[in-house]
Amino acid sequence: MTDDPPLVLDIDGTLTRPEGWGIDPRVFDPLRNWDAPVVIATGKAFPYPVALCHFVGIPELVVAENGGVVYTGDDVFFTADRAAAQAVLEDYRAAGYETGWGPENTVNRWRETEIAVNLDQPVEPLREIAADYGLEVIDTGYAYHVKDAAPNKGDGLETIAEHAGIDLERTVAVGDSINDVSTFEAVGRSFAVANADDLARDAADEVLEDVHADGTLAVLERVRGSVD
Ligand SMILES: O=C(O)COP(=O)(O)O
Ligand SMILES: [Mg+2]
Repeated sequence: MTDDPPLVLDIDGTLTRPEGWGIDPRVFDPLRNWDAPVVIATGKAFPYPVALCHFVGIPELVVAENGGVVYTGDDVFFTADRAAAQAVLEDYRAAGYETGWGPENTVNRWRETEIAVNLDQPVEPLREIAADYGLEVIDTGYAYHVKDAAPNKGDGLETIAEHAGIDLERTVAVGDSINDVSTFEAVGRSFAVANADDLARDAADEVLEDVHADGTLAVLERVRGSVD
């Protein structure tokens, strides 16, 4: 008798359509029917992965904001606060720059522990200002994130695993970028989609042939029912 392994999935670059944007609808049914916990671990703000779980129809097990916000289904943990990142943003604005999302943006509106900046904005001044505040800037391929170096998805996943009784050795992760490296290190089997950046590729046990959701769907096919 074999079971489905627990899953940890990134959103952008991993559940996205092959052209890179929007959730690929083909992932909905396999995730809904998955016979083990599915953790969504993302750099996006908290409401996004919660809504994704809600609409897919799976329990809400969520690492948001690159580990800054963790939801075990019972408790919410905040592992950083937004104050320093907000101060970086204010200095960045004072230097004549903007987040690049528009004035009433939904990208940062509910973000509680970090700030995201559009990739079309200048990153060097952002990095310099962030360094003055002891923060880092990571590039996920979808946004620059101004964040405390400490929180990461892997630690958030460990918190969820402890609360939900997930065996991380049996867990399979799929991701595409720098913010998935800590996830890959925390689980038994890790896969980088073909569009992944070099850091994710190097950290993964295997680099897939297919991009975005095509890669992830290939993993789901492969690992379904694969653990004793
Ligand atoms: O928020 C981002 O920049 C990327 O989000 P992801 O971690 O789901 O890929
Ligand atoms: Mg990603």
